[in-house]
Amino acid sequence: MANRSNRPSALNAPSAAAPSPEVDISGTGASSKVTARLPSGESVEVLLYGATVISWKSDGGKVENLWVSDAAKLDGTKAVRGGIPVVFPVFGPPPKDHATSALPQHGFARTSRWEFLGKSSSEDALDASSVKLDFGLYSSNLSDEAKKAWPYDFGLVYSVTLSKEGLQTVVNVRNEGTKVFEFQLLLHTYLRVKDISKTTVTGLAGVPYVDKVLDATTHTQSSPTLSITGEVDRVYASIPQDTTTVLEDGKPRFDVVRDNVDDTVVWNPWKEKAAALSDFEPKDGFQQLLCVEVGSVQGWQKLEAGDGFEGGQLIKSLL
Ligand SMILES: O=P(O)(O)OC[C@H]1O[C@H](O)[C@H](O)[C@@H](O)[C@@H]1O
Repeated sequence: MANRSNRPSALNAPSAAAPSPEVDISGTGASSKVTARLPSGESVEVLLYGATVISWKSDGGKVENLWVSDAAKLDGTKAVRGGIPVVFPVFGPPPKDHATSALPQHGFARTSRWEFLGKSSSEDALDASSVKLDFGLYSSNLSDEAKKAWPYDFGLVYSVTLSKEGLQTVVNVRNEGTKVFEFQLLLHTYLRVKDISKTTVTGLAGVPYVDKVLDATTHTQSSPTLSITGEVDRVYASIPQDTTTVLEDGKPRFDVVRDNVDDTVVWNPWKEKAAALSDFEPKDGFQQLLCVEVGSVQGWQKLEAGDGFEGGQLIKSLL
């Protein structure tokens, strides 16, 4: 006779479990990475070195949206050429006579090992469509060299949220010391495009920019559309509209939506610069990438002791 008491009652029976996002940690040392995958197939990979997003696949996992060089170092020996390196606390070569002046180009965040702080995703069926990964970098984790070059107590929490809608990457900066500090912040996103000659950018009309290729002075973009026909390295500042759109063949491909940061750099190294970068492969890879880098790089963000700042982006793949 069947023992009825061993049977799960209707009340305790597991309901058809909603599939939830999977999160794995793989690799060792500087090559450790965190991978998250939604039940619908979208995925993101984040290297702990630099908390660098090195892959973001949308559309059920079928479309890779980020460009990463075939020669990129993924072993912690050099900032990753591609993906989304985090630039902090200085953008570009540091100015002389500033607290960041002893730091390397783009600061130390992209070359430091971050901690994985964990994931949050609701087990709720309604929310199985997103997963948030948090990464931390604190002054106590820095190399002695970086600590000496920038002797402030800070905490960075970088949140990478993957959803069907897109990829959100937001940095929270806290001044955990007693001294005021100034910083710049930028998310150096290498977007993968099909063909740079058919790629255009909108959302920057009427915005002043520093043209680092031409003459390092300020110009204003008069045309509504920017076409990329050669090396481009422009720092657009104080952009009134939140969204910059990348189009392929005139059709929107990515929306890059700024969140509490006002500036955007548009960069493509083109043939000669790509040839000169040892970690840039294939050499004609510049035809498949466009960097659209949101941040706060015009002037400095100032943080009083105990204060915080948060800024970042949402990138939507529009295929
Ligand atoms: O070679 P990296 O240090 O990674 O910098 C790559 C590029 O970053 C930004 O886009 C700057 O505006 C460029 O001037 C610089 O060349």
